[in-house]
Amino acid sequence: MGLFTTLPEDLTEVDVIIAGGGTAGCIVAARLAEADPQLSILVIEGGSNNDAPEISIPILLMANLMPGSKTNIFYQSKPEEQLGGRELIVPSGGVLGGGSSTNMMMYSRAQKSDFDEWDVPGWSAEEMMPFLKKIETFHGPDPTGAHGNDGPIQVSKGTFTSSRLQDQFISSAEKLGWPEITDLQALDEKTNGVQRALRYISPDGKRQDTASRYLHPKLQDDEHFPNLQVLVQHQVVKVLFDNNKKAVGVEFTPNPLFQEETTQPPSTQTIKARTLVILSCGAIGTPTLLERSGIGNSHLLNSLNISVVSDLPGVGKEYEDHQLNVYPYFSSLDPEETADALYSGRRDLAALIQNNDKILGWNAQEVTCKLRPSEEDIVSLGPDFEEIWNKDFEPIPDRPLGMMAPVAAFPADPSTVPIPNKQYFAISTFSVYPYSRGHVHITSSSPSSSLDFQTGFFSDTKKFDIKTHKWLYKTQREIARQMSIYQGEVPSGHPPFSVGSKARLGITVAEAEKLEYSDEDEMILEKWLRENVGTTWHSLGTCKMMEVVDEKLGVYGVEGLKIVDLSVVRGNVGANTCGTAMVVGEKGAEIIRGELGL
Ligand SMILES: Cc1cc2nc3c(=O)[nH]c(=O)nc-3n(C[C@H](O)[C@H](O)[C@H](O)COP(=O)(O)OP(=O)(O)OC[C@H]3O[C@@H](n4cnc5c(N)ncnc54)[C@H](O)[C@@H]3O)c2cc1C
Repeated sequence: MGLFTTLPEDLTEVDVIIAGGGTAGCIVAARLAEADPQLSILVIEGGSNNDAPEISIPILLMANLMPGSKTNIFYQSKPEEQLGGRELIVPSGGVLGGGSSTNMMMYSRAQKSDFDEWDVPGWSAEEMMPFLKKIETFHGPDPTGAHGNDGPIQVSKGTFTSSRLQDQFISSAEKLGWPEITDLQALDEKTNGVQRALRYISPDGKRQDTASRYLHPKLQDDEHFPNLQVLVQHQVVKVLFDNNKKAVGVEFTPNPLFQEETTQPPSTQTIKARTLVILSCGAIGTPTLLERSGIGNSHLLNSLNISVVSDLPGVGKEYEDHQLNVYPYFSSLDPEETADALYSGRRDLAALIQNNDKILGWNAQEVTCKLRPSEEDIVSLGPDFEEIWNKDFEPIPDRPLGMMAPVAAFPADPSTVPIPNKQYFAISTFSVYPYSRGHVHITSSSPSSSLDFQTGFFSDTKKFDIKTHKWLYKTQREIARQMSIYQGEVPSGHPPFSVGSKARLGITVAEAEKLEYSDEDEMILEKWLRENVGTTWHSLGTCKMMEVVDEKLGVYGVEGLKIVDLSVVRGNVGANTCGTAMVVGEKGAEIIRGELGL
């Protein structure tokens, strides 16, 4: 198998180098190898192979986020004043398969209007649909024929459902005005409802990451794909150019995370690319690699003594992420209906594995929601909100304001549960078209230097994002209160409303049909949101099409350099983002295949 932790000495030149073997990178590598098995391809991935149990066994997903995990990269922001001075940690896939190997496996697709609004030739929803289908073998309900039947990624319910949580959330949402929709992912303009969760999990319970599903089958087939090779545990430092600004190779170095501690400076190596260098390091890894290579804002590069190859001020400029808050509740669910017993050690993992227990093929998230507010709610959010809503949302009926998912577990470190031996549920909420922007830039030419990174969460001047989250908080709480498994809010995960408040914690529906929030409650809620908002791990848009790359994903101002990952998308998507990263991979591979005449 062509997977190495040290580059073979005789490998000094290949046709195509792919920097970053993440979600999109693995797809590009596999599709190009398929198009021409003679093409020599080297993927250089900063992380390890994706062979850890916390990757293949879906229910172990939280292990990838635990301190000390080596399967994610934990990018750290600078202190953010608007978030109470916090430095946010933004985990991002750091292993072969990238985010698809470490994520929560929630399946959702971008909305039709998302692709159309990008307004990039070749990337409309109609043109992207064949690629969306090509990704998947779909085991869910498909009333409109919008899904694929023979793609590498199996999409299914997995092997377990917490049915009471799912059913109660759905009927509660329905009572409040959001109906169950069979398929919210059909790009047929349906939105404003809830859908039983589908997952990037096969019917027999295996995570469907792009390394396992696209790349490994070819890597293991030396006979047919002898020229596809992967170097893991090495970071690409920079792209190398010739005098004509053509990308001709890369410089790379062992990832210190996987090296014995040493006082020696890390060694660097180079490898040449005859035809093309493709960057696929994700929305934080790619712009920073470009800047180290001399592509970015010339003022920044000059200040860091990096020779400018192409002056592109858009690099790293418009960082975007969905903004997340997760709210925990006490529940009357049984130990078999949540992941709490497993996470707290009350259920024996080894025994579950030995018995191939159905809980293993589950991600503990039960419903996908794409929600819009009612007319009354829009007015209640104030004139600034209403103005933006009327301009950017009202004319686009398939554009949700936020997404939600009920989670069958306490959503934090299990050692911090308020009552041991209890079962919890939580509702995760995130905004999908935020107006806040951050940035990500390098502070030196070394890949190990800290980044100048700001998420920018809740920094938009009209406070649209914080108002969206206020609405999400109130909405999810009303949904939770209507569920008969609800036994009150877990105080540590909710704003500290005062005991005399009409919005205080623990008020049942029998006591108040709808909660009322005073001005003081609104202030407490806003402060709490700023102090608690975090990443949804959906970074994107830092090397946008038509600003940094053209519609064929070629970097402006140089030759032989493409970007294929979520950094290229022009606007946000009403979805969890893995499906969009995959479709960028499929589309990018097709563009490159065409250009190379394969
Ligand atoms: C914890 C988590 C939970 C998520 N949950 C969901 C979910 O439930 N559903 C969903 O749809 N989406 C989810 N997402 C989002 C989704 O997985 C990502 O948006 C998507 O994987 C991004 O794909 P990408 O190809 O742009 O980048 P990535 O998949 O991040 O790939 C980038 C790759 O480049 C490598 N790399 C970085 N720098 C270098 C370098 N200098 N040299 C070499 N290699 C480098 C990284 O190790 C990584 O493998 C989640 C993400 C995370 C992290």
